[in-house]
Parts: sequence; structure tokens; C-alpha cells
Amino acid sequence: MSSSIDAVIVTSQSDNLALSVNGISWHVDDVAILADISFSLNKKQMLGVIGPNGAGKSSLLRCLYRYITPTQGQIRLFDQDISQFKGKAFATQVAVVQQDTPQFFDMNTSQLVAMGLTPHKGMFDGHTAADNQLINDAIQKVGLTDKAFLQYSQLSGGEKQRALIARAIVQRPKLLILDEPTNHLDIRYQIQILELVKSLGITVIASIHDLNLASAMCDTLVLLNKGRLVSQGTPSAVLTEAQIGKVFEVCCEVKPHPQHAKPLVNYFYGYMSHSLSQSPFQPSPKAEQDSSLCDSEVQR
Ligand SMILES: Nc1ncnc2c1ncn2[C@@H]1O[C@H](COP(=O)(O)OP(=O)(O)OP(=O)(O)O)[C@@H](O)[C@H]1O
Repeated sequence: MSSSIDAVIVTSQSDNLALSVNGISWHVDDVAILADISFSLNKKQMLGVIGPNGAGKSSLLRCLYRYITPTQGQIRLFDQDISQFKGKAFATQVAVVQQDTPQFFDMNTSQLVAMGLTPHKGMFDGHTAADNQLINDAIQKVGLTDKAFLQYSQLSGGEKQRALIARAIVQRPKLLILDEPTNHLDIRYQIQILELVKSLGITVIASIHDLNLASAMCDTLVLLNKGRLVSQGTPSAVLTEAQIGKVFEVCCEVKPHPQHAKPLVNYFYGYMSHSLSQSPFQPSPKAEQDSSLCDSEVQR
């Protein structure tokens, strides 16, 4: 009796799983860029990948979208090993907005966004009215309607980024992977673009440097350091003062955000890691009074 109930529960959990990463490592010349990383992600959740420069965020995302093949371990997407997907089938499931936007496409914004239709089309298929509607809607969602017929090369860095996100929207993936999508964006578009991708109702994985943005927008976070997974869980579980202090070597306090109550990180200036040069700032009086605000290894 109890075993049949267990079986039902196990089935429903795996049905809800978008991605499972099991013990992946990636070595280059015997150097472990990623080491023994495991985590899972439910469907329609937004996962933020965070960590300092060089932590392995882009390398992990590249494994997920098959740009690189892990040396060890397995990645399953919608309960299928990602290595078993045919190229076009994978492109109907997964869209990617990479960190380094290509500087030159000899096409205008609308033509670039239309490229998102490619995995869904045969070689001689033209655009239908519904396709054109999809393209125009995506361009409007990222705020580029007035730049729809401007050459891609003439867009600003942030506009290029938004055009590439519109292309990914048109691709209608089940999983959207974004490598530092907010890199070139001003604060309005950082919030707007992440709210937009969240509103698509699909599974999203994004590497994000801004911990407060990651906290506000993501359901779950993966914290990497030196190629290893330090922590995975809700923003409250991952973004603790101790963990941020240790991994990023900064001094901070974490409080509930006044609007959404998820962690809000306030950084203190004047505390430097031993490896860095003298800070131009003095420790804040509040931080100085309360030594618990700083990890002892970080505090001078
Ligand atoms: N093809 C490669 N060959 C050798 N080393 C590599 C390669 N790709 C990445 N690395 C190294 O792996 C480490 C992790 O790089 P990665 O780009 O994944 O980090 P990241 O967390 O995305 O960093 P950032 O926040 O600076 O973008 C870095 O030290 C990088 O130099």
C-alpha cells in the first residue's frame, strides 16, 4: 500500500522536473573549471546562477546549452539526456542569450528577431501572419518597436541585448538560458527584462552578478565559487551574510526587502580582503560597532 503511494509521489516529482545536473565536472588540461556539480530545477522556475568572477557561471551554462561537453556527469532536460537531443529538437526546447553579444549581424532588428523562428521552420517555409505578429509582439515587449527597422549594428549595447532576448522569445523555448542578460542594461531594463522573461511562464536559468536583482527575481539560486557549488536553494537560504562574506570577500548585512521581503544585501565599504589594496573608504561607524556584520576573515 505505502509503496504504491511512494511510486505516485516519485512520478509526480520527476514530471515536475525541468533539469537535473548530476555530478558534472569540466576539465581543461587537468585543471578543473567545474567540479562535481549537482542540482535540479523544477519546470517554470527561474534559477539564478551567482558567484564571483571566474567562479564558473558561464562554463556551467555552456554545459547546459551543449556548447561544451562535461568531462564527467550527466545533464537531463525534461527527463532526457541532453546529449541525445537532435540539434533542431534541442533548439525547439532551449534558447540561449549569450554573454558576448555578436557585434555584427548584417540585418535589421526585425530580421534578427525573426531568426528565432528558424528551429520551427522547414527550409522553404515563409513567414505567416501569425509569425509576423509574434515577431512584432516580441519587439514591442523589449521596447524596440521604434528600432525595428534599424540595422542591428547601429543599436546600442543594451538595445542589442534586448533584440537578442526578443529573438529568444520568438523561439518559444521551454528552457531559456541567459548568460548575464542584464550586463549592458540600465536599471529600468534590468528589472523590466527579468520581469519579462519571468512572465513567459517557462523555465529560466540566468547568470546574474547583481545579488539583489537575483534575490528579487529568482525562485532559486545556485552559488558557485572556484568551480564548485557552494549552495543551492531559495534566495533566503543562499544569500546569508556569512556566505556572501566568504565567497565574495565583502562585508555586508542582509535584511528583508521592504517590498518583497526576500534578502536585500547592503554592502559596507572600507573593508578589504587581504589580497586587495587599501580602500579609499573608511569602515562605516555602524559596521565598526557591530563586528558580526563582517566575516572575520574579511575584516581587517
Ligand atoms: N576554454 C577554456 N580554457 C581554459 N580555461 C577556461 C576556459 N573557459 C573558461 N576558463 C576558465 O574557467 C574559469 C571560469 O570561467 P567562467 O567564464 O565560467 O567564469 P564566470 O563565473 O562566468 O566569470 P565572470 O563572472 O567573470 O564572467 C576562469 O578562470 C576561466 O579563465
